[in-house]
Amino acid sequence: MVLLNKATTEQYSYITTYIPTTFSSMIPVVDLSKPDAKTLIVKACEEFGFFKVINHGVPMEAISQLEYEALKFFSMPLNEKEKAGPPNPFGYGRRSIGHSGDVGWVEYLLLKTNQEHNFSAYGNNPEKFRYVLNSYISSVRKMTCEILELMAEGLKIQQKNVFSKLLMDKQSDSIFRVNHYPACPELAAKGENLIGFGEHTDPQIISLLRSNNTSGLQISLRDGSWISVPPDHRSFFINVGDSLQVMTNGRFQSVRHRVLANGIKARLSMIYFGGPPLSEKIAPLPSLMKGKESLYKEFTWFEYKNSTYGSRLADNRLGHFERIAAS
Ligand SMILES: C=C1C[C@]23C[C@@]1(O)CC[C@H]2[C@@]12CC[C@H](O)[C@@](C)(C(=O)O1)[C@H]2[C@@H]3C(=O)O
Ligand SMILES: O=C(O)CCC(=O)C(=O)O
Ligand SMILES: [Fe+2]
Repeated sequence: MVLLNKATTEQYSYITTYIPTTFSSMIPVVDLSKPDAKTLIVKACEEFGFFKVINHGVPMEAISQLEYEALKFFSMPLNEKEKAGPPNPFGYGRRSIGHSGDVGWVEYLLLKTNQEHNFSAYGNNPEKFRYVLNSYISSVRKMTCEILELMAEGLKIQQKNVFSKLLMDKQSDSIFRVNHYPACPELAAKGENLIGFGEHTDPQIISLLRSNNTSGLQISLRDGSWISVPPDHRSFFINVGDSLQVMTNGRFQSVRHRVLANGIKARLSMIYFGGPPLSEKIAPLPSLMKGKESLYKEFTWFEYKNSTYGSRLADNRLGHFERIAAS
């Protein structure tokens, strides 16, 4: 990515008072190999909508191979990378996020998990890229389904696969994203924070994020304050998405998060967004209603996505689907 000059930096969002990174020790950690995992998952989703997973079973080899291929892709000259773009809706993009004017200090690849992409533009060994990407996605999908099944058990839902079946469906609208945030030394020198990826919630059911050891990810707590997530390249971070918020009738809330660019080191993150089939009705599960009314109007994932994709990153997208309580 080209270096910043005043004209280019003006396009980005800043947090002008420099917020030093103090890592939070509050982030819940779930060891998937322990019997209390399901209870801890439910507690973390209720309190934070976010947790870290260790002993996840995704082979470190699959992780490092994908990281290697992704870094190779992002280190190519811009004109080569642009052959895989623009992201309409899938492919290579930079700076611009979505189609409503959001910008960030980021370049990325956006892919659909169950669709064949034309990989010929993805670096100089596209077959290798495709292979390591598919192996990684299969492994991560399996782990995500395990987490969703533990979640269903923890919520005492009889049908253990109530969430995971949506990701296993051949029509599942799941996507995959690799984000690259180049280091921005000018910022470190100026003492300012630059937005890599602006604050938002993820619209899907669940997101699984893995990054290199560069900091930047922050989550918002229920009181609106922001905490920095200590990076850990061996672990996964799980986000509750808007659709899971609806399916649990608000018992779990999607987590607002953002990424700040780093002054010294580039950040590379890869995120699997587990989504349902487009025709799936997103509504609270009857067993979680306990006689209460649904907080949301009925909608399909197709309808939610349609309304979501015209919005700005920071918008509260579920607001449009909330039921106004009768007085
Ligand atoms: C501004 C936008 C980018 C986004 C689509 C949207 O209109 C609002 C949601 C954004 C988001 C956040 C999570 C994922 O990164 C993403 C792929 C998604 O499903 O919703 C992005 C969308 C995007 O980058 O196109
Ligand atoms: O890159 C990251 O660490 C998070 C990005 C993110 O939140 C997203 O792509 O939705
Ligand atoms: Fe996100």
